[in-house]
Amino acid sequence: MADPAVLKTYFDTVDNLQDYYVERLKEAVAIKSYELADLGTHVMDGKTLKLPPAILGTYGNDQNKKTILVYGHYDVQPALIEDGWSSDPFELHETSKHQLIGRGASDDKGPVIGWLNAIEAHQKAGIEFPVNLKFCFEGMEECGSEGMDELVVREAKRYFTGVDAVCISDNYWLGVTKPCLTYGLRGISYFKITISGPGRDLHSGVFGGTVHEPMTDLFLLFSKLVSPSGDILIPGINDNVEPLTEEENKIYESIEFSMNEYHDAIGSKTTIYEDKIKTLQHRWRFPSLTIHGIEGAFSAPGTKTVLPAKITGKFSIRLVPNMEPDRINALVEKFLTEEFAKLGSKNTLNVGCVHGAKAWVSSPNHWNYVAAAKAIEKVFKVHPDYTREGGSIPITLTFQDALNKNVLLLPMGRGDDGAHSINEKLDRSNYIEGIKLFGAYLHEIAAIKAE
Ligand SMILES: NCC(=O)N[C@@H](Cc1c[nH]cn1)C(=O)O
Ligand SMILES: [Zn+2]
Ligand SMILES: [Zn+2]
Repeated sequence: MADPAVLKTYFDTVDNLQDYYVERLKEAVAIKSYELADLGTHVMDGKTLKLPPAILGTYGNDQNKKTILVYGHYDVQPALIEDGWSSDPFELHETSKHQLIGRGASDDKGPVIGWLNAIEAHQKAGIEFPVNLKFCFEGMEECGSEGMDELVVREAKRYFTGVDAVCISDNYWLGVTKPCLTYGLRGISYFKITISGPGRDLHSGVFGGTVHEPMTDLFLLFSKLVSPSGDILIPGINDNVEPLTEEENKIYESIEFSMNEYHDAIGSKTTIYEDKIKTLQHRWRFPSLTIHGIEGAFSAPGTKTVLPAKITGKFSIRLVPNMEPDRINALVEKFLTEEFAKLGSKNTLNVGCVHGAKAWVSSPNHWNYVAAAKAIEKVFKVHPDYTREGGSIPITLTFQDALNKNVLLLPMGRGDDGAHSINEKLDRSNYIEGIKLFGAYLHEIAAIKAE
């Protein structure tokens, strides 16, 4: 067990520094990190773009201590005030309810800065740091971690040598009150469908009714992908999904999860399922298909009577264990090609997967999880729930496989933080208690080693 007196000194120091830490997060949020570009290149939409750098760092090199690799990402989802934000998304501000609102506050700048704050609090408190840390902070996570697999595989026996376990803080509590440890993620296959016809955008009054319209074709294809109740309609997609067992069903019963809180996080009661078990299962262990948007379509206010000439529809499928991205991609491309042929349109279809990642499931009995559970008990005075996550962090499985080490997901934010949405927030208490949690987790790891 970690020394309670050391933890108390650390916790008190974090409490004393909390306003300073909020200011630091403010500086991080102000960086529009979907615009950063630096090392390496990748090809997107036929253009060669520079990749932002991954930041690798080391803190401590004591052979008698365990080495923990901490991963996070400094890139964020795009955000514009016109999307409906109540204030500038890149100016962190605190509400009267002590919510820190700003793009990336929860996903993932709060946790990334949180690790750095945990180190600094040790320095300021004069406490010996309990482990060696290695950092890996990337800037492409929100675009499928382009370039990262190669980096991790290449550095597995170089920079990452000596790593004993991995910790990622890039997800959320299941609800709004209880911390959790997360041992599974869904994977993702992200697709673009481009349909082109006329050589330029046209006047719909002059040309409408006389040309095959790309938008009409796209909507017909979109309508074939998924039913309103979430069933994926592409043949073969569900073939490899593991059937539910009685035993597995029981796991979900004990998990603390409120449909009311879930409705609050969604902002409506429009859930497909009424009960928690089905909702959790469809979030964690069944695939889902989401249509994200259309590039090239008219979307501004007003009544422009344009006939768009070329449009790109975007959708993704969240994958579960046993679903191989290559097989899924082949099924999707075949299905869409056949369905498009049935339309009898003279337009041109181009369909492809832009990035993919497999699902990940870990072993929550490992000492990495045991240490984190003890730390949660110290900071929050509760035993955590063990959860899976519906989102994807593509690099997780790569760390597990390339380093052959256990990976833990240790979330800082709450289930209603609104990641990827407008008014993303991180509660001040989650930020500050999260910094305590990170430090306590590292102390519990050191204590397990000494036991
Ligand atoms: N916090 C994790 C997260 O938001 N991950 C993204 C990853 C992704 C993959 N392709 C595009 N983004 C997610 O949407 O799950
Ligand atoms: Zn993230
Ligand atoms: Zn994200």
